Parts: sequence; structure tokens; C-alpha cells
Amino acid sequence: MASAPSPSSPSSELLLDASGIHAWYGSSHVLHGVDLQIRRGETVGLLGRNGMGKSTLIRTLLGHVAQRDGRITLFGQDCSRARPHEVARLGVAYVPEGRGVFPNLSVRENLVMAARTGRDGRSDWTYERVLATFPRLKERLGNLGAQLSGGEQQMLSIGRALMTHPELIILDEATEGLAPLIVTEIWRVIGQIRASGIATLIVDRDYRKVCNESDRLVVLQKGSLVLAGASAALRGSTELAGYLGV
Ligand SMILES: Nc1ncnc2c1ncn2[C@@H]1O[C@H](COP(=O)(O)OP(=O)(O)OP(=O)(O)O)[C@@H](O)[C@H]1O
Repeated sequence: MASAPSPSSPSSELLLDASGIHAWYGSSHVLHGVDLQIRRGETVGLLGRNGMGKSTLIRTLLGHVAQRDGRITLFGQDCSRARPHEVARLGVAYVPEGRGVFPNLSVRENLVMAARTGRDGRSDWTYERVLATFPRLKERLGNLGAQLSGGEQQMLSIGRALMTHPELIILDEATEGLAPLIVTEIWRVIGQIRASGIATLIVDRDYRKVCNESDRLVVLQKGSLVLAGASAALRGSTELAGYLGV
């Protein structure tokens, strides 16, 4: 089992190195030369008001936005033009808001189907460990994905991501629209993922939580990176509040 770096001291190895990222939807130019780095074991919070380009940046890094430009290196490999399945195969798990679950398969099948050893041969996120992390899923093993509540589907989606032994997990609005108790549960698991040494990129509307649960913050405004730095330094700053409009 790989040793887990402490959340406060990510290693210097770059898992993601993206520079000069541009993206377009038709004639609409949405990202304007964004740079983003994520180191092994690091948790990065991606912030910005609605429509500033957070989801587009994530989708671009994952190869989902065809009209893009810039350089994207993942685990040392050039992925600037990679397709989504090629990025997934490299060890990046994507947990999109409210999706990522097969509705006609049971919870057990959803998890087992996702199982894969990591690039470095890791297999520490076993089926049993995922169920221990999400006790609710353990009670629903025979239920179909479609029969789960929104919160349970989100947990299953994160559970499936963990079963792939990713080195980087991207969580886009993982708590959106969920009941407060479930939101607390999901943040607890995000904390566990962080402590286990998996690097994470988090987008969430609860910017305070993102500030508290991340090592570093990057802020987008109108598709450009306007602020970046250690969460401890930026949290509570008037500059951050200004960009977030809070
Ligand atoms: N599929 C699409 N086609 C055209 N324009 C899009 C598409 N998706 C997003 N946009 C536009 O791109 C811009 C950035 O949107 P994006 O969803 O990346 O922002 P965001 O920061 O994630 O915001 P939110 O928090 O509201 O999801 C917005 O102006 C949005 O209207």
C-alpha cells in the first residue's frame, strides 16, 4: 500500500500540469489561458461565481471540450488532445454532479464493475473498505442505482471513483442539492480521501468548506485565473471575498 502523505505536506510531484488553457463553445470563448497545477496528495479548491468557467475547466482537462487549446500534462504524459476515456484510464476519476451511476445496476454491481487496480498496482480501496466508508450503501447493496436517493447516488458515484484507485479525484459540486446530513457525510468522506493521500480538485458552492478542506485555492473570473495561493493565506481575505461576491 502506498504511504499516504500528510494532507498539509503534499509531495512536489506534479500530477497535473496545465498551462495556457483556452476553451470555446462554438464562437463563445470561455477559458482564456488558465494555468493549473496539482501535486501528489494535494487538495485544490476551484472557486468562482456562477458561470465563471469552473466546470468548463474541469471538462476541458478531462478531454470533454473539443474546442480547446493549451498544454495538459497528466502524470508526466501529454494529454493536450487526449479523449475522455484515455484520461480516465490514466488514473483520474471524475465525480460529476448527480451522475456517474448506472441506474439499472445494483449498488453492488455498480461498485464491482468499477474495480480496477491503480497505475502503481495499488488495490487498497477494496469493496469492503468502500462499504465501510459509506455505511448507507452497505444497507442498499441490492437496490438499483435508480432506486437510490440523490445523496446515496452521489455516495455511490464517489465509491465507484475510489474503486478505480485514482491518483486524482475531481469532485464537481458533489454536495449540490443534497440534504444537510448527507452533505456533512460527503464532506467527511472528502476528508478521508484527502487523508488517504489521493489528490483532489474540488468545486463546491460552500466556499467556506472548500477553503477549510483544501491546501490551495484557485479562483476563476470570466474564464481567467485571478487569484491562487495557500488556503490558509486566502481564507477570510477581502480579495477572495471580492471575487466570490460574498
Ligand atoms: N455546453 C455549453 N454550451 C455553451 N455555453 C456553455 C456550455 N456550458 C457552459 N457554457 C457557458 O460557459 C460559461 C462558463 O460556464 P461553466 O459552467 O463552466 O461555469 P461554472 O463556473 O462552472 O458555473 P456554475 O457554478 O454555474 O456551474 C458560462 O457563460 C456558460 O453559460
